[in-house]
Amino acid sequence: MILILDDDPDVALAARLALRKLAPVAVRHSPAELMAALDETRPDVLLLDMNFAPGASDGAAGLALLREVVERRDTPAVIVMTAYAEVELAVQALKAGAVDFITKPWANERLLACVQAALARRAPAPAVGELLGDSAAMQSLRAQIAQVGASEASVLILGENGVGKELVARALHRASPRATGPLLAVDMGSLPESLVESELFGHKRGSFTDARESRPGRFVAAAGGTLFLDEIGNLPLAQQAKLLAALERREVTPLGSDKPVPVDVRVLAATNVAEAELFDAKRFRPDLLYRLNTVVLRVPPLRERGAGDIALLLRHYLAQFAKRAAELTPDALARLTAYRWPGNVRELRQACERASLLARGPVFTFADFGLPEVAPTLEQGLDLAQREREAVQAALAQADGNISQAAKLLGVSRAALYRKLDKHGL
Ligand SMILES: Nc1ncnc2c1ncn2[C@@H]1O[C@H](COP(=O)(O)OP(=O)(O)OP(=O)(O)O)[C@@H](O)[C@H]1O
Repeated sequence: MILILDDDPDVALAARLALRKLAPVAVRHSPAELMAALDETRPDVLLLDMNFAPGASDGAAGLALLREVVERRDTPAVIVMTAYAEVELAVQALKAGAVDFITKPWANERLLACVQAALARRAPAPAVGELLGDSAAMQSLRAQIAQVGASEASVLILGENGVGKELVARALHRASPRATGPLLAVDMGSLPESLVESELFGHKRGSFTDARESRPGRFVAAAGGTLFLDEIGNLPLAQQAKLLAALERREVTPLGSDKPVPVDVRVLAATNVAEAELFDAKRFRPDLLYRLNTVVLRVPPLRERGAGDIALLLRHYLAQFAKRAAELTPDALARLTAYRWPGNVRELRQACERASLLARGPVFTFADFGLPEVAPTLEQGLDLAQREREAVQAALAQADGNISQAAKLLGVSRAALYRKLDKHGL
C-alpha cells in the first residue's frame, strides 16, 4: 500500500495514476488526516509533501510531520516531495528518517523507480533491525562490522538476494563516525540506465528534456554521511567509468554543468552477482572494483548458517507478526530448518508473515508457511555428512516427528537415530 499526502489535488492524482501499477494507492490532502490515514491504510510507503501553506517553501510543516511519522511503530518508508530543488531540505529530511526524496515536477520513470525501491526495502528506516544470528558465521560478520564500521574504508558487501546486505550497510553506517549524517541508498537495479547519471551526480535545469528543475545528485545529498550503492553489479560499463572518476577525484559534475562539486561521502556497495562474474572485466571494470572493495564482507546464505539461526529467526519473525510466543510442530521445525531458503532471510520473513495470517491453530504447521514441498535434491551436493543430515531431517518430516517411524524409514535403530540427531544438532 502506498499513501500519498499532498495538498495539491493535481499532484496527488498524477502520483496516484503513476503509482497504481505498483501497489494500491490511498490519497490524503490535509496534514490533519495523516495519522488516522496511517492507522487505516498501514502503508509500506508514504509519499509526503513538505509544504502545505500557500507560498510556504521552507518545508517546516513537512519535517514536523516526518518526525512524527518516524516515531510511530510500523513506520512506513517515507519519500519526501519537495517543490524546489533544495538540497538542504532534502538532507534534513533524510537525517530525520526519510528513505529518499523526489523533486516536483518529477519524471514518472524516476518516481516509479524510487517508490519501487522503497517498497522492496519496506521501511528499514530508523528502527533498523539488528542482524540476528548466533552461528559462528554471523558472529564473525558482526565482529567485522564493528571493526570496519569505524573506518572510512569502502566496503563491498557480497551475498545472495535477501541475505541482509542492506542491513549490513546500515549497521556499518551506525558503527561509523558518520552515523549522525544521512545514509542514502541508491538501488542501481531499479534505476533506468538513462537516469543513472543525473541520479548520482545531479543535473542543472534544462540539461535534458525532463530536467525542468535543477536537482542535487545522491553524492551531494549524502554529504557528511554514507552512500549505499545497492546492486552495483547492474551498473552499465559506461556509467562505471563515471562513478570511478567521481570516487577518484572526490567530486562530481552535475549534468549540464561544468562546475565540479566536491563530495564528502563514504561509499558502501553491494551486489548479489557471484564473485567470479564480478571479476570478469567484460562486465565490471577492475579499477572500479578495486576502489569499492577495500574491504569485502561476505554475508552467508541462510542455509549455511545452520538450523540454530533458522530457528532463531523463525521465533523472532513469528513473534513479531503473530504478536504471541510462537510454537511450531516438531515436523514444521524439522522441515523449515531443512528447507534451502533460496530467498534467504527475506523469504523466511515473508513465510512467517504468511503463516501468522493463515495459521488455523495455536501451533504452526509446515503447511501454514506456504512453502513448496521439495525433497532435498542432488543439486545440494554430495557432502556425506550433509546428505545424512538431510536424510534424517526428511525422514523426521515424513514420519511427522515420530522417532520410531523415522528410524524405520532410514533403516537404522532408534538409538542410532538419536546419535545422529545429536551429531547434527537436530
Ligand atoms: N540477520 C538478520 N536478522 C534479522 N533480519 C534480517 C537478517 N538478515 C536479513 N534480515 C531481514 O531480511 C530482509 C532482507 O534483508 P536485506 O534487504 O538487507 O537483504 P539484501 O541482501 O540487501 O537483499 P537484496 O539483495 O535482495 O537487496 C529484511 O527485512 C531484513 O530486515
